[in-house]
Amino acid sequence: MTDWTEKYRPSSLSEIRGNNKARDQLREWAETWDDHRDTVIVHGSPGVGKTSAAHALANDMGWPTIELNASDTRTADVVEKLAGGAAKNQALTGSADGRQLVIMDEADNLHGNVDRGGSKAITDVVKDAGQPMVLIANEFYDMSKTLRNNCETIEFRDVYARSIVPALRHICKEEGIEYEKAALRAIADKNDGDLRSAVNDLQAIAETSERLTEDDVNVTGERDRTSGIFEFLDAVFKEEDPQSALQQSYDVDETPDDLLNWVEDNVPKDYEGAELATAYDFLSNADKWLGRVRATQDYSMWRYATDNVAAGVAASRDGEKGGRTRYGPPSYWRKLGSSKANRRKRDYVARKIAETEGVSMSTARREMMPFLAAMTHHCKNREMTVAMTAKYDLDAEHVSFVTGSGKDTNKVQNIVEEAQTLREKAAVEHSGGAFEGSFGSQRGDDAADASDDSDGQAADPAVEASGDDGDDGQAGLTDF
Ligand SMILES: Nc1ncnc2c1ncn2[C@@H]1O[C@H](COP(=O)(O)OP(=O)(O)OP(=O)(O)O)[C@@H](O)[C@H]1O
Repeated sequence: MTDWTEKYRPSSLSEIRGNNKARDQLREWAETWDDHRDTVIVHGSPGVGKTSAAHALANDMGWPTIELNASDTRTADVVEKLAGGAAKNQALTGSADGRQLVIMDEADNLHGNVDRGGSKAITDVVKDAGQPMVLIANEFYDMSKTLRNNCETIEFRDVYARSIVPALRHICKEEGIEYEKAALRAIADKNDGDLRSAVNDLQAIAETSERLTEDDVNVTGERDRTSGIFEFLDAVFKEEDPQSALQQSYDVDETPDDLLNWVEDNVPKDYEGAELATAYDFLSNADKWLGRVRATQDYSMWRYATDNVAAGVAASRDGEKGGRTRYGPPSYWRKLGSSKANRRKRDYVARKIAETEGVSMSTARREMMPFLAAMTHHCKNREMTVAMTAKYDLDAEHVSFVTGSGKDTNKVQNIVEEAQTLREKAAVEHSGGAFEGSFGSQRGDDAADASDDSDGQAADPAVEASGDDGDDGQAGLTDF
């Protein structure tokens, strides 16, 4: 089935929703490129249309595009050849003005080693570009300062719900789907600025329902459960005095531990400097109270934790706060991305997945890794963990990173060894050929069903091999 985010990807800048200012800046940048020859950094949260805008722009300008995805090797040579001085007189572009648009995604993810000189090359190239180049990034400040200073910068902001609704309405019309207005509004609200995930939600719900109703939207419990939390965060960080913030905490259906995590993860988005330090003092107090509750099982002390989290953090606020902040759930995974070393590990795993699955690194990171982390948490599902390790050829350090287990534990070492054996076995059964990384099902008897999967993978010998042998109870690798 077609992915609606692809089917309805804007083909012209005029179809980009929200972000009018950014859109106009981008057009202006392109139209005047010959005069300034600047590279542009387009940055913003996931799913707000950065990549689509770059392609739509190229389309409007009649420029062919060259994409340098993170899963490609962005070596110095490649970058220089495509966008550097040497590309200046390239007559092969096929466009009327000899231009081609070089689009590099994950530009906040250029690591010296991995991109083999790519980072420095890009910085050199932007100073003397031969072709227009768009660098796409989620985290602007993860990019080197030199690079930032040498580029034009355009920020894509989160797409407001009021711009998401018409986009959803358009898709419903094209797909002949009936809907309640409130349903579209609910999808837009739930997705908090991310148009891509709103479209994904719409498609998922439309698959199960003839006519979209608000109730259909609200059946997905997980996000609803947290719906009150966003208002609570606004109340604490921006709107209410300590007493009212505390009052509002009683309406949120979260344990004090979870409340603490939400506040802890999101407070730096609104607070800074001394107020942030004070807020963290309160959070640290709250944590102590929660520790006491755990030790004594005396839940009457929960309220002291909540006092600190809600009233304390609200009291730390210094000055007026406004605007719209994109709060996110505190996740185990998010924490793993919190330090540089962890980000390196996260990106290493994302790259392995991207290479194996043929998806972009950002898809691997955002849409696959959280699930892998959840499924293999603490290696509890051993088979799954072995399968993942083998499939993406991970070493102990990265297995322990994904699963949140200690890396020197025997468990992780054994898993890595077992995965290695599976890889070797698959390579042999694959007539000594390269290990493809595409595996059969661990469903035992159901394994034969793999040949029915109409995803083009069925004919893979590795699938058949693992489905057929069923020898020693050792499951075939799992294709997830
Ligand atoms: N502003 C927008 N206007 C129209 N469609 C959009 C917009 N933002 C997102 N979409 C939809 O979401 C899909 C994904 O958008 P896109 O890949 O451009 O986002 P992105 O900002 O580049 O995200 P990422 O940083 O994750 O790559 C598009 O194919 C389109 O269907």
